[in-house]
Amino acid sequence: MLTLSHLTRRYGSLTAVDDVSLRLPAGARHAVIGPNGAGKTTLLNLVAGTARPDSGRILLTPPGCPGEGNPAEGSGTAKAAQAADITRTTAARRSRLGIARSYQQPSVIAGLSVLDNVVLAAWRHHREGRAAWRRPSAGRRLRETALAGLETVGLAGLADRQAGELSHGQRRMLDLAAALAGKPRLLLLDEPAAGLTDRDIGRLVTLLRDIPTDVALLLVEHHIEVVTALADTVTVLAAGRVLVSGGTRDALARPEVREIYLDAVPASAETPAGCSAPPTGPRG
Ligand SMILES: Nc1ncnc2c1ncn2[C@@H]1O[C@H](COP(=O)(O)OP(=O)(O)OP(=O)(O)O)[C@@H](O)[C@H]1O
Repeated sequence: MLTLSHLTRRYGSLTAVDDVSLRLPAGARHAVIGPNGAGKTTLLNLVAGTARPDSGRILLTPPGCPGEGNPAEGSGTAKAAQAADITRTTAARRSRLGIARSYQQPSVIAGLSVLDNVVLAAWRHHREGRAAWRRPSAGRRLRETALAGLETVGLAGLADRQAGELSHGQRRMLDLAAALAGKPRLLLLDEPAAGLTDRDIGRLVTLLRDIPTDVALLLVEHHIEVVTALADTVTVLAAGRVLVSGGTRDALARPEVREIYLDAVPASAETPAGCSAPPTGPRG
């Protein structure tokens, strides 16, 4: 569904993302990992449209297009021919095309209720949402959908509280509910486990595992146990370049990945058995 082709982004003399290519099939569970400053967030920004590449292209296949699906099902050329070039498309338009994101710091509107945060997110994304200002029935449906989203993330009981009163972990869940309210096809997650307790990380992993496979996940994460629990495939970035890309277990076992990134991670943290192991930070 998403093809990144030779993306490069420079900040002055620094090349933050350097000739990165990547293909995500619909429903992908893909993680981007790497040391601090490797270019992971910049790559997410390029996909979300909040940063523009200096060179390279971003292609998004429309939903239901025959080219969308497992790369094994068709040739890359056929897929690319059906895809829209969104390289210069604004972030707002990309969001309407189904690309949603969560940030390192959960972005909630502190002065609104928990429910209204999700209603607002849904309203921004959907035609029915915009009509809800005029049609009370549409507004009711929007609130019901938002409440269902809060139930999914375990916040329904706090729907009427001000978002500013929530803990960091609860804000993270609210941020996710808001991102999912737009019914995205691709969810970009920037360090969703950052700052969470072990218990909250376990909840987060359960929640993300339950996201339907018609939503692709592109995850940046430092907690390797979260990566192994969620991602089938992984790209390891180092100094903006792709060091390794492939199946998660194989990629994490590669000596060059261990050398630059994983030496500090105990073997127990790399098993995909959920999140019982303590959060583990790699070498930064
Ligand atoms: N807006 C910017 N202006 C200048 N330099 C930037 C900007 N954004 C990122 N950089 C630089 O680009 C490089 C990559 O940054 P980026 O945040 O993408 O790395 P990262 O892998 O996400 O790091 P971390 O794991 O610490 O979040 C870093 O050297 C960073 O300082």
